[in-house]
Amino acid sequence: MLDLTFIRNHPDVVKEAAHVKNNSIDIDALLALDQKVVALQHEVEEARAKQNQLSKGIQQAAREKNTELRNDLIAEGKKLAEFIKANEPELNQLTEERYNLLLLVPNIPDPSAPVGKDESENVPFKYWGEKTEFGFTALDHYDLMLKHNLVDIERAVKVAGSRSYVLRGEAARLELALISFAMDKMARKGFTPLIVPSMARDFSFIGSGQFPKGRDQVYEVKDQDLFLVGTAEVSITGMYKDEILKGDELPLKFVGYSPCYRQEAGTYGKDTRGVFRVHQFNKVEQYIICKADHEESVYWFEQLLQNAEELIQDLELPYRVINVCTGDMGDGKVGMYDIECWVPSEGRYRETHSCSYLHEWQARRANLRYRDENGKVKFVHTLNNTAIASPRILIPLLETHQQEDGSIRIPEALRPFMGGQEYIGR
Ligand SMILES: Nc1ncnc2c1ncn2[C@@H]1O[C@H](COS(=O)(=O)NC(=O)[C@@H](N)CO)[C@@H](O)[C@H]1O
Repeated sequence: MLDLTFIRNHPDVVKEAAHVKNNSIDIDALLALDQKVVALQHEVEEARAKQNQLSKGIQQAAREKNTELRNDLIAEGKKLAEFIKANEPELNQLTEERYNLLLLVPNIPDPSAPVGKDESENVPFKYWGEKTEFGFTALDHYDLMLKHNLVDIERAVKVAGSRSYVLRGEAARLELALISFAMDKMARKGFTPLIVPSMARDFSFIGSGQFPKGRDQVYEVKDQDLFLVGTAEVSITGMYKDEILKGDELPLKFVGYSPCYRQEAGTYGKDTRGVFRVHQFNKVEQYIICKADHEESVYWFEQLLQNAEELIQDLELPYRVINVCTGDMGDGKVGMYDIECWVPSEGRYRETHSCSYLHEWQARRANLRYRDENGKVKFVHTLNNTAIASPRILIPLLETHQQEDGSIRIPEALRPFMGGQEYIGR
């Protein structure tokens, strides 16, 4: 959410942001509604102020035994009370309407973000590692998993329906190893490990920006104010709601693990082979809460990216980093980098990480604040990036490290988390 004063003073900037983000919000309609709210609020507050003066006048008239004046003042007070009673419901309703429109206003993208309409206009700007060339016929991730009995999709579909899977044997151990490997590395970088709820109340989803627009992607717990999170980002965003952090406590650096649940609405028929796009997966999430300073946010934006790059380099996976364009980054982002790992069987890079900075857009929605060095209470800035998301990362991992004999080499960095095992299938 943006500051209403900013929208009032810079409507064209906000309209341009909405335009480049394919966001159809009508800023003129929002501002017209805002004017109605402000005017009505003023009238109701004026009436209230007059009521206070009147009650003093009534007491004064009573003390002076001036019955006529007292009765006139009481009559006037009654008229004011009727005015307030008649207008307060409308004021509340218009205020609610304005709030719901404010939730749809996008953040202002940084000038460094490419302007584009969709992912085809994202800009790759960094490549690492040689695209894997095999001197033999290589298998794709699903055939490799079947070969080594690492997955059971049929029985998972029996249990949970489409886009579900059972990880078996070393794949199950690999996923846990990847989670520990990521948590361990991030903890050593001073990020506080968290294992957070993967069910959260709706204010966390409003705070992160998942609601109202992305509600169709979220599973709901029947008859309770509880929803399954699609990322630990949602749970962490809600943790500090309504608190006022001390400036010297910032930045808060978290590495949060949670199961993630996504309806994947609208992706019917996309990525249906194997485990690329599933309804439930596990993710280790980097999350930063920092002071409201653009340079500070940009610093952490680069740091979160670098952390993820280090993890992928440790896994010895070729990848590229793309600067996500305005039309693909979504409402809340100021800037967004995706990391895409090379998938040999597809002969292309596929997204495995997504890194964003949002200034105070989430903080305003979730009411996350801090007291700065001058004692001024401000909204914080928030950022997030994937550390590891599995089983998707298993796809480049298994494919890239497959050997001619069909076995799969486990990267050095993972072996300590796999009991020292060096290969799968040897
Ligand atoms: N349906 C899915 N199935 C498997 N993996 C997924 C799915 N959706 C997302 N992921 C993984 O989770 C990563 C982060 O998801 S994201 O929506 O892009 N971004 C976030 O959730 C942010 N909180 C940063 O992690 C993706 O890059 C991908 O690796």
